[in-house]
Amino acid sequence: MIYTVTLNPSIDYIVEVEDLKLGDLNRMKRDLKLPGGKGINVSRVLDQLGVENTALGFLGGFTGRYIADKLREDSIQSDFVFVADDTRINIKLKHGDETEINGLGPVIRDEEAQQLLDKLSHLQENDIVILSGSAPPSLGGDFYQKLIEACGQSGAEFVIDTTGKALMNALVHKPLVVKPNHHELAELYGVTINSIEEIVTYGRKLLEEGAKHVLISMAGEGALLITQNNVYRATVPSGTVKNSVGAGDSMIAGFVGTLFLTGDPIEAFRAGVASGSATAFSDDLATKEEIERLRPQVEIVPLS
Ligand SMILES: Nc1ncnc2c1ncn2[C@@H]1O[C@H](COP(=O)(O)OP(=O)(O)OP(=O)(O)O)[C@@H](O)[C@H]1O
Ligand SMILES: O=P(O)(O)OC[C@@]1(O)O[C@H](CO)[C@@H](O)[C@@H]1O
Repeated sequence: MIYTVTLNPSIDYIVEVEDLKLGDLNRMKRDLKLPGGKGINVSRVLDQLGVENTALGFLGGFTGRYIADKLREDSIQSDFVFVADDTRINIKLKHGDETEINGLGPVIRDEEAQQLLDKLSHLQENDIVILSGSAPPSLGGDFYQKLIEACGQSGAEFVIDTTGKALMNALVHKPLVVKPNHHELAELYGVTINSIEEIVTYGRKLLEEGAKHVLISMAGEGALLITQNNVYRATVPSGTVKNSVGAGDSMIAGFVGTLFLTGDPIEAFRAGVASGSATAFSDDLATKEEIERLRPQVEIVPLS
């Protein structure tokens, strides 16, 4: 079974305005509310791909109930810990450009945090746990470490999609997949990256430090897969970008879901890129139909 963990879910409130005027009244041209948070997005795309999974994490208040209802309506399995405080609302403002304002998230009490750890004590050896997104500040910086230790105790694999120290500290525990984009990769090592060769150099460092598969996404410029033996580059299909929110999460869903089903990293890479692009070309997340339409357009070539 695949589990996703979203420590800090959100209602993504997508607001479109014709021409943003700061310090003035703006009227919305269009708005849309979506259940969000990185792990929840991964669960929704896994579901489209027909990969059984359960979404875990913290939900609270009226916003948390909204997300739980939406997931139930779409028959997405979930087993959240319900907390006293409200789940955040993240604003995604489309005004020609995309501006995002993400909330801090609710206060998570110690006993609520423990309830999530208890859920992970039932993991089994061939389970995969996908840990995605930011943690609410009240959880403390080491909460991902506790989750990773819980995975380790049962022999389950884990995937981690976060940034900074939490990601670097996870590497020694051998994550199945990490997926920084090329900007995040440069930030992780405190460098400026100017070429594909440099991306490969720093991507390989993540592998040397413990990751089993390194995916580097480069938005419309394609993606790289770095494994112990090879480096592959994928082209992305062409299309009109409608929404890049959740493109990275969709890529993780496509990659991990396909790796889980087939054990084939190249097919997983193809599915990951197709799923990311299918989301980029849609208002909401990728649908099965759009992923299948794009899958044959993804070309993969070995670089070494
Ligand atoms: N302009 C684009 N054209 C085609 N595909 C795209 C485009 N932007 C994103 N994608 C698809 O989505 C994948 C992930 O994109 P990106 O590199 O933007 O990840 P990310 O920064 O983690 O995304 P986000 O944080 O917005 O979810 C890409 O590998 C690609 O498949
Ligand atoms: O604040 P975080 O946890 O880093 O990111 C949260 C978020 O921006 O990520 C998802 C897209 O990847 C959105 O659904 C959500 O609003």
